[in-house]
Amino acid sequence: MSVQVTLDRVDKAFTNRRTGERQQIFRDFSFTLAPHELVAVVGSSGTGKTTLMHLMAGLERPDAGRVATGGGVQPRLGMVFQQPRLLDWTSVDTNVRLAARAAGVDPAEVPRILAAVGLTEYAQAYPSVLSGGQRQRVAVARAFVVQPELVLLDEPFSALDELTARRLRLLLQELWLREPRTGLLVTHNALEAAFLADRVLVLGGRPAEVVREYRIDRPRPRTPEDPELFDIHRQIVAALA
Ligand SMILES: Nc1ncnc2c1ncn2[C@@H]1O[C@H](COP(=O)(O)OP(=O)(O)OP(=O)(O)O)[C@@H](O)[C@H]1O
Repeated sequence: MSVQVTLDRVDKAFTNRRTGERQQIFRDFSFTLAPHELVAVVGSSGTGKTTLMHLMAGLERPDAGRVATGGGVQPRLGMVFQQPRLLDWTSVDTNVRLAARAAGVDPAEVPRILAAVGLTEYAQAYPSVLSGGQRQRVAVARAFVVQPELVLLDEPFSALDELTARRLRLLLQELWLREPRTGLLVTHNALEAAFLADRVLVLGGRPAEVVREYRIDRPRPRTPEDPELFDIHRQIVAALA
């Protein structure tokens, strides 16, 4: 249950709302996300990382070229954003249950995923009583309960303190080890990229191109203290500079 996503010679431009100028974000851009591969995309602000994610999700259409998913049908998506975007008027359980229902997933999956993210005892709690890290765990549960074929993570831990972010990275690794999926992670954190991904792309320039690419062959489970990962992270930071 995983999918391949290919961007084939994609062009994408936006009109700058303030200046009216046309900004060519991608020109003739090709990239393949292989089944079960987790690719992290880093790069300076405004390069086009989120646009790349939106193209993959089908939320933006290319001006030219093609975005193809294996099988030709829209894959089942799980998305996690910087902010958890929960429904504050209802419980953790219902937040996750509604996502499951919308995707036609058996509600019996809900307790299972809440256990996997460590929130069983908070199932009946409302988001307002949860910590930032717990709220983001709900967001992760909501994304994974649908059994996503494609997981899109847009700076998922960047609003959290470092210790909480670290715990959530370990949780994400656990979920991936249980069931590897195809995923794209947009992040500004080079160590997070090296720790979680199979491949890290450094995106730069306008139109954007892949200025460096790192294949991360470290076996899983990984630890953030792994000196080799730290070394790769330093190389990524240098490529970003
Ligand atoms: N819907 C849109 N309409 C107009 N311009 C847009 C739109 N979406 C993105 N842009 C512009 O395209 C460029 C790339 O945006 P994008 O959000 O993909 O960059 P990013 O690399 O994710 O940046 P950041 O790291 O700051 O989130 C930016 O200049 C942005 O203002």
